[in-house]
Amino acid sequence: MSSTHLDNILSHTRIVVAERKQSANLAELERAAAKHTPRGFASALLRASTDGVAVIAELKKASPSKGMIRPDFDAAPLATTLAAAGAACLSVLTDEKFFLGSLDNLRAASAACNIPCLRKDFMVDTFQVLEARANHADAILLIAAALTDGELRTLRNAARSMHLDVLCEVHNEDELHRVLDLDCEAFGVNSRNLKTFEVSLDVAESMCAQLPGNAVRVAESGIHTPADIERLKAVGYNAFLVGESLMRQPDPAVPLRALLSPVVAVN
Ligand SMILES: O=P(O)(O)OC[C@@H](O)[C@@H](O)c1c[nH]c2ccccc12
Repeated sequence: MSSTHLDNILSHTRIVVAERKQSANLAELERAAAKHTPRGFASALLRASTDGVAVIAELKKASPSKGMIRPDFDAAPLATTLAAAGAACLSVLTDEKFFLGSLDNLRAASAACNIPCLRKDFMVDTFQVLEARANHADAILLIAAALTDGELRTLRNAARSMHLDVLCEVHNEDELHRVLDLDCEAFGVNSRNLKTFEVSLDVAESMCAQLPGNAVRVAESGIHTPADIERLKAVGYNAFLVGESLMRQPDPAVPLRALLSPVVAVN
């Protein structure tokens, strides 16, 4: 079998995480983690979705599928702007090689606003969960396609013991069945296939009804217009993860406000 984009990212991630873990000062990380009291990620999404649209605004400088997205990327002012424009939560890429993100960006974004922040990365080791909280994350992402059942459970439990919420991401029904009893605070359907990078909102649309009813349901990727949000809201999503369509604009508050305002019916 030829290796996919996801395989390449994961093999690189395993190497850099092992190196960081090797040279880390665990006591110092634990002290830093203890200083951050996690803000409820899932509860902020639910609150925002009851009287409006809950958007997780993503801070993403570049991606393997799109290349450079925002050359003049500065995490703290972006976080302030997006929170002020009405984002319910932020998602901050911390992968350095493929997304040009960093843990420094996460810390800066989290300090610059008071909405919950997701550490967006390829989590393969419980060490990264400690790192997440030490760098002021409130939630972590777990990608079903990247992890075995055992790894998913181990990382889920590590997040729980650190009081971080989990957004568990799936892309097809096989993955969904593997995570149904994982008891995560939020489940996301990624409309982008991480193996091929193809995007279709049909993926999120068709899978929502099968997500656990007691968790927050998040539609991820490929969301550009208020009509996209209407369509996904209509099938039952509570929240929407949006990156590129915000990051491409000089002032990302402008597209975010458009996504948050109700669609005006024309007929
Ligand atoms: O930029 P978009 O198409 O709005 O997508 C955002 C987000 O869903 C996407 O960045 C993403 C979803 N799952 C991921 C996993 C890893 C890295 C990135 C992602």
